[in-house]
Amino acid sequence: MKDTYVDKIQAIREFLKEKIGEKHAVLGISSGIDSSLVLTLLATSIDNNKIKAIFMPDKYTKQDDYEDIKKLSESTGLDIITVNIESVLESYRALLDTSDKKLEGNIRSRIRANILYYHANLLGGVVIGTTNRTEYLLGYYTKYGDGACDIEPIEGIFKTDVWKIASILKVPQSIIDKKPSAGLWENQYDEDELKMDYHEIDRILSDIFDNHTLNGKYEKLMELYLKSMHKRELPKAMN
Ligand SMILES: Nc1ncnc2c1ncn2[C@@H]1O[C@H](COP(=O)(O)OP(=O)(O)OC[C@H]2O[C@@H]([n+]3cccc(C(=O)O)c3)[C@H](O)[C@@H]2O)[C@@H](O)[C@H]1O
Ligand SMILES: Nc1ncnc2c1ncn2[C@@H]1O[C@H](COP(=O)(O)OP(=O)(O)OP(=O)(O)O)[C@@H](O)[C@H]1O
Ligand SMILES: [Mg+2]
Repeated sequence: MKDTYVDKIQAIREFLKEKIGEKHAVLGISSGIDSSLVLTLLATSIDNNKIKAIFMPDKYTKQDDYEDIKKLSESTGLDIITVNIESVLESYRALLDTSDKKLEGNIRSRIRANILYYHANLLGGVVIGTTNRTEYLLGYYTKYGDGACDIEPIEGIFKTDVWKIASILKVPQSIIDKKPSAGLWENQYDEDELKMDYHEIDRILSDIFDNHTLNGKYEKLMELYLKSMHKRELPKAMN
C-alpha cells in the first residue's frame, strides 16, 4: 500500500520537473493541506531559488495559520512571502455589493489568482494549482480563482490520499490535522458546505469513477459533478 504512495510521490516529482523545467513556479500557500503538500513536493523537485510561495491572508485568517506558515517554511526550507489582500477587498466593497458571502468569497479567490499571475508574468514563471481530485470532480473551487493555473500536480489525488502522502512527507502535523477550509468566509469548512465527510465523499467518488458502481449517497455528488462540467471544459467557442 505504502509503495503505491511512494510511486505516486515519485510520479508527481517527475511531472513537476518536466512541466516546470527551468521556469519559476508561483503558488499560493494558505497553510491548508493541499497547498502545503504541493509546496513540499516542489521543494524536492525543482531549484528552490525558482519557487515563489505567497501567503495571502485577509481579516478571516486565523492566528494558527500564520504559525503554520512559519512551520511550513521551516519544514521545506523555503521563504514564503506574505501579501495581505484585505485592502484590495475593501476596494471591491466600495465598488460592488459584496453582502453575499459566497460572491465575496469568489472575489477573494480571484484576487489571489491575480496576484499569482502578476508574479508569473514578472518572473516568466508558471502558476502551480492545488486542486485535488475530489475538488476537481465536484467543481469545488472558484472558476478562474483558485482554479486558475498552468499546472495541476495533485488533480489525480483524492483528498484522503493528500492526507496520507502529506503524512509520508512529514508535512507539519498541525497542518495535517487542520479542518479543510476554503477560508472564503468566516468559519467556512468544506465538509460543512458539502454536507459530507471527505472519507465518505472519496469512497463514493472512487466507486463511481474507478469501480463504476453506485453506492451510498452518490446522487448528490453526481449532481455536483454534472453541474460543474463547465469547469472541466474550455469555454464554448463558435468557430
Ligand atoms: N453551464 C455553464 N456553462 C458555462 N459556464 C457556467 C455554467 N454554469 C455556470 N457557469 C459559470 O460559472 C460561474 C460559477 O462558478 P464559480 O464562479 O466558480 O462559483 P461557484 O461554483 O458557485 O462557487 C464556488 C464554490 O467553490 C467553493 N470553493 C471556492 C474556492 C476554494 C474552495 C476550496 O476548497 O478551497 C472552494 C466555494 O465555497 C463555492 O462553493 C457562473 O457565474 C458562470 O459564470
Ligand atoms: N490565504 C491564502 N493565501 C494564499 N493562497 C491561498 C489562501 N487561501 C487559499 N489559497 C489558495 O487557494 C487554494 C485552494 O484552497 P483550498 O482551501 O482548497 O486548499 P488548502 O487551503 O491548501 O487546503 P484545505 O482544502 O485543506 O484547506 C490553496 O491551496 C491556495 O493555493
Ligand atoms: Mg484551505
